[in-house]
Amino acid sequence: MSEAIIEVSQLTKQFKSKTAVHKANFKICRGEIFGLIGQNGAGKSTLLKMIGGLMYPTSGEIKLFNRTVKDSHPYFERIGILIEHAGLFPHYNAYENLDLIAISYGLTSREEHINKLLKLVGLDASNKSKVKNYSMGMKQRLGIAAALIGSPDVLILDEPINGLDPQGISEIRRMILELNKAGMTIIISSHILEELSKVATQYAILHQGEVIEHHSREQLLLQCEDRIEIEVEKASSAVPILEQHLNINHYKVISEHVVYIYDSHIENQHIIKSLVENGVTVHSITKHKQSLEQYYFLARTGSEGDSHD
Ligand SMILES: Nc1ncnc2c1ncn2[C@@H]1O[C@H](COP(=O)(O)OP(=O)(O)OP(=O)(O)O)[C@@H](O)[C@H]1O
Repeated sequence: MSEAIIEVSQLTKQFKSKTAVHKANFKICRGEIFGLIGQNGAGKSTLLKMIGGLMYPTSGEIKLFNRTVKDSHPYFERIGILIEHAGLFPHYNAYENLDLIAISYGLTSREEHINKLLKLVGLDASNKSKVKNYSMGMKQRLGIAAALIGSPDVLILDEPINGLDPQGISEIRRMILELNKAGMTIIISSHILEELSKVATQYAILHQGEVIEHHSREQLLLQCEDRIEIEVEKASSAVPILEQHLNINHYKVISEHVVYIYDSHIENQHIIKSLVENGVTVHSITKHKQSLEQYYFLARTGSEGDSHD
């Protein structure tokens, strides 16, 4: 298991009577792409700003690289952050924009570093057009290059695909995956779970300021995989019958009474017949098919929505 490099405990941000983030707890390990999913106003930006050192928490703790950090701690410098729209100078070109930021970082040999970053985000270093003429996607990519100027260990991207066209979205996605492959830990927020699922390896669902669920990619996809849910008198009696009589190996015992079966090609009637004939009382059997967005809706509302077959 890789090392946790960001740990937040009971992290809270209060704006007068509004609690934007309430007692958030989670860890982010080196090399992960951590997806923060939440609707508008859920508290994503506030949470990310606190992790990036741009906002003070009201209470709670942030540990970066195993050290508890306070305001203006040098560890915040190891985090590159792009919140909402990048603060770019519209009348300068891409190179000049990055050069200004590099100067503010006190970098001396800047040219090679800037050209490398421009290449990394797919912008042409020889393009002298002013940033005000850039497409939204190009501005966003330049914003990512700006966040990478200080060669951070962690990159925070707050809703980086907002307002982008499909091509812009796929370019950002490709870049995120490439950066991660090169070793960068990335935190990315979005209100579209489907989109995050194309890149993130870990997920936290933020709802009204609270982290209500936390999953690995495998756990999340498992939640949405087609399955048959059976409720029986005793799951431990049902399992040998599923395995030996029905040849079902892809299943999960959820509780004493509930088993999920992922070999969904098997007919419900066939499962019931086999269980009953072997003395297992079956209370219910249902087929489940759930998209990621349905799952996310369910997590937020706690209601079933229209997720059943
Ligand atoms: N500086 C502030 N002063 C007062 N309230 C704030 C401030 N910043 C954020 N809030 C409130 O805190 C809540 C969380 O806002 P935040 O911007 O973190 O949410 P978000 O999930 O990033 O949503 P969005 O995608 O719309 O930005 C919102 O209700 C917002 O109005």
